[in-house]
Amino acid sequence: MILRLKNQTLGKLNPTRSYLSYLVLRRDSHSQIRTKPDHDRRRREYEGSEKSKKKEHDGLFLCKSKGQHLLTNTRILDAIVRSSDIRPTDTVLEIGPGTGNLTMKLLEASQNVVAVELDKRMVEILRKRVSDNGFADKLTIIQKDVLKTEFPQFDLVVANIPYNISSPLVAKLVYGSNTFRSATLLLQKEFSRRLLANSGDSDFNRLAVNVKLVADVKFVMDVSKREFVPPPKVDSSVVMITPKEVKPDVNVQEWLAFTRTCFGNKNKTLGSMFRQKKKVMELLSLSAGRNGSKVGMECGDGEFDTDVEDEGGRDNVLCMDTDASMFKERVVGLLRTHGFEEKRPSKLSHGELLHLLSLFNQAGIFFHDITSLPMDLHE
Ligand SMILES: C[S@@+](CC[C@H](N)C(=O)[O-])C[C@H]1O[C@@H](n2cnc3c(N)ncnc32)[C@H](O)[C@@H]1O
Repeated sequence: MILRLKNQTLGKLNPTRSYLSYLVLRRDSHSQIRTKPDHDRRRREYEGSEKSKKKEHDGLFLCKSKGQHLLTNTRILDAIVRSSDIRPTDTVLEIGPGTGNLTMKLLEASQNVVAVELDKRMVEILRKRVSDNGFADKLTIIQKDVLKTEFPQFDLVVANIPYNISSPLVAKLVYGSNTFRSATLLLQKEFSRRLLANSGDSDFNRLAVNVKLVADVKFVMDVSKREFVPPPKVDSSVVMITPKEVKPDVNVQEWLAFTRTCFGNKNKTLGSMFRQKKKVMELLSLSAGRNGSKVGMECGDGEFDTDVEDEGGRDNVLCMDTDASMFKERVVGLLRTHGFEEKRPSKLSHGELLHLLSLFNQAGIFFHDITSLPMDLHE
């Protein structure tokens, strides 16, 4: 039975792809994949065989570095689609469709699906599967790295994404230029817990503060690692991210750099964080660059030693020391005057953080290095 179906589905594809196609076909038959003894035994036998090793070596096997863990439980796939609130008129963006287990369900529920997939082998399998099921007209496949893809217009995102790109991908969605209703994403459980943390919680963190500035995040369900083939090392969760209708008027790069500074050690008070010599020197140089001049004022004795070596020798070192010392007093003075010195970043609301950033900027103190571009949310 399986062999016959394999031949039907694979067509001209290399027969050494049999294990992958087995996974595809099991989904098409709408039976729930068995991860229990029978299936596990087949997989172990297959993976242990010379053929499998060769395939893995040739890059034809499911590839962990690309996060190729296929979700195989039909009940869970259905639950994801139900929770994602798809309307029949929607264009759904799917990131990493793989062999199409989720794609088939999305095609049934929506008007169109745009799927972005990096792996050419997956694209071939997906294209054939979708066309065999009469959905070819509804699917657009973009074979590309999603992080380098300019998205066409879409209404919703629904995806089981590769976990190694979770942070830049969520950043691209919530801070990108596309307008969409929501993104229902299957993520590593630990990542989703960090995303769900709220201001005031001890685990409130930079990822959550950045995403929640512009979106709401709702827990949908946990998914065990046993539901994937091959099983990843970690469990997963589904969350729904809904962009806020009204977003704060703030320079995004400045905000991200500010939260990187504040949440560098979220358990320290802001006062002790902004007294650190390294931090002061960093801010001094960024702010001086942005203001087009030095931020400090006069030379004199200072409390910092610096490693700066230039033609001016010791006099310049002293100058830098003094600049830094005066600059530190300005920063800490601002925190003190506005009641932030003894506060911890994880206990501050978005309103308070935005207020603090605007106080800094008004005082000519800036956080963003205009020479660096990458948008990262939590590193
Ligand atoms: C976790 S699998 C999900 C497969 C399928 N959606 C499922 O649920 O069974 C992730 C998929 O994303 C693809 N992928 C990995 N990195 C990618 C990238 N940077 N851009 C687009 N697709 C990527 C992988 O090839 C793989 O097919």
